Amino acid sequence: MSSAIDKVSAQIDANRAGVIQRLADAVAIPSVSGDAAHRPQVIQMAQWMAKSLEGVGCENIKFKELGKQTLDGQEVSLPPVVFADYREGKADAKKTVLVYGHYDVQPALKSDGWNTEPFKLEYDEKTGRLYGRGSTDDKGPVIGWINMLEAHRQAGVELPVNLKFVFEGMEESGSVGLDELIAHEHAQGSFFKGVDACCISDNYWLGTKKPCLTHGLRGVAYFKLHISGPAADLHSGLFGGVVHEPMTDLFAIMSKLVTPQGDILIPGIKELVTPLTDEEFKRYQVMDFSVQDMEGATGSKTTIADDKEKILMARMRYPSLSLHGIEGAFSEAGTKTVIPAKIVGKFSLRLVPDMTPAKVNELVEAYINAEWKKLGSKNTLRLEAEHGGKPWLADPNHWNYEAAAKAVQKIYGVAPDYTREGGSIPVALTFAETLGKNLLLLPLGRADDGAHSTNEKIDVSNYVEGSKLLGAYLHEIAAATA
Ligand SMILES: C[C@H](N)C(=O)N[C@@H](Cc1c[nH]cn1)C(=O)O
Ligand SMILES: [Zn+2]
Ligand SMILES: [Zn+2]
Repeated sequence: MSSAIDKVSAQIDANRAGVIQRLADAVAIPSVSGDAAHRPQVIQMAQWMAKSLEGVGCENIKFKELGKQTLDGQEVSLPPVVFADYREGKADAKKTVLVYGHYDVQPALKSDGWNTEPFKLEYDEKTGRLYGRGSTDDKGPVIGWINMLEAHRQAGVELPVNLKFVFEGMEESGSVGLDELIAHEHAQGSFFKGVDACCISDNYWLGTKKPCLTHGLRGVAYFKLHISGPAADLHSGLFGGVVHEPMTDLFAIMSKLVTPQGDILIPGIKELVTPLTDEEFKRYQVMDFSVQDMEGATGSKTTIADDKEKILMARMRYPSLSLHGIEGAFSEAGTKTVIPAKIVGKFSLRLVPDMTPAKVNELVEAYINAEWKKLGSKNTLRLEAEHGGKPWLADPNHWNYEAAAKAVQKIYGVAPDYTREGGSIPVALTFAETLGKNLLLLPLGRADDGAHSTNEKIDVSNYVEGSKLLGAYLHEIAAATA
């Protein structure tokens, strides 16, 4: 006799074309939270989410409004956080799992180097891959929950736990207003009441073959460095060598932040990092991972370190500093001889225990001010600390992780790796601390999915098996805690 999860899995297989179409419909909405011009589409995506959740039997669906923000010099509405409940049968006797995900995406233009239109899901039959912005981060995994609920209903299988969904539309842009909303709802004691554990599917396997459970995330501190001088852009023939140039100043400062070997040059940062123990080092040694996996994920042979443990630690347990871009710089084809009058350099640090954005902001500001003085420039500098989030680390010795490990074994036939993610989901810590419940990251996508990059994809197998995995996880929770 087939088990409940076998029936649900068979139903997901039968729905294959439909679940791919559902992802295509979502990818077609360019819900780019970082661009004011796309804000109506982010809000459209919230409506799409609400309708989809309603269609699979969710109740109590609410748009939690967060007010307004100023973006690109315009006042725009923040996209709502979508709350929903799923309960059936003897709900009061069941465990309740809080599920978080995000329906916004990173920007994407075909001209960035995409092979296909980023907001049109393209299925490559030869490779079994689905290309499109948000396919893996985070529309695919978010829709995995919906696919799983749909299949339960169609297969006539009762969901053995209650679910509480929280889907936001600002994760890629600092989760503005979300922490306050969670604190407020928690204090009111209504929506989060009865939550037993939390789960987020918004990160990636370590490689391309083996699923993992993730119990840590790096935090983030994002900065914008504004440098301005001349009243307007200048002709370099007439004014080159005559004025202090903002771009030259910016390069001088940005080049003092990090070395090409990845060493952060800001004094005091390294001292904040929790020391490595032998026990922790052994965990990196046993992880199923190779230098070639990282080369596959980056599509290059450019790793700084040449051994597995150093690469894993660089990703999981040490901070990093990345330079992201320069706004206002001449970047088109051609040879324009301009001196830009004002420019904005963008960089961020990934934070690890025991770093906090507040402490990092202090160190970055002191260092940049000191370096600026050394330049002797007459231009004006302003450092803006943008969004930040603390790192998070959980105890994987908990029934939440045990259930997920059993589900991985059931769907994939292997025991998962236990990883820490290099990326950031600041709200993970907020949920864990505010609700005081165990939180699990259960990724669906692979290391080479190209999240945030050009040609972002999710493999159909990860998307379909992942939808099954989310269902199996919930059944294992019910079995383990019955
Ligand atoms: C891991 C998650 N899918 C993700 O991509 N998080 C983002 C969060 C962020 C921070 N600044 C802008 N977005 C990330 O780690 O970059
Ligand atoms: Zn992302
Ligand atoms: Zn994400």
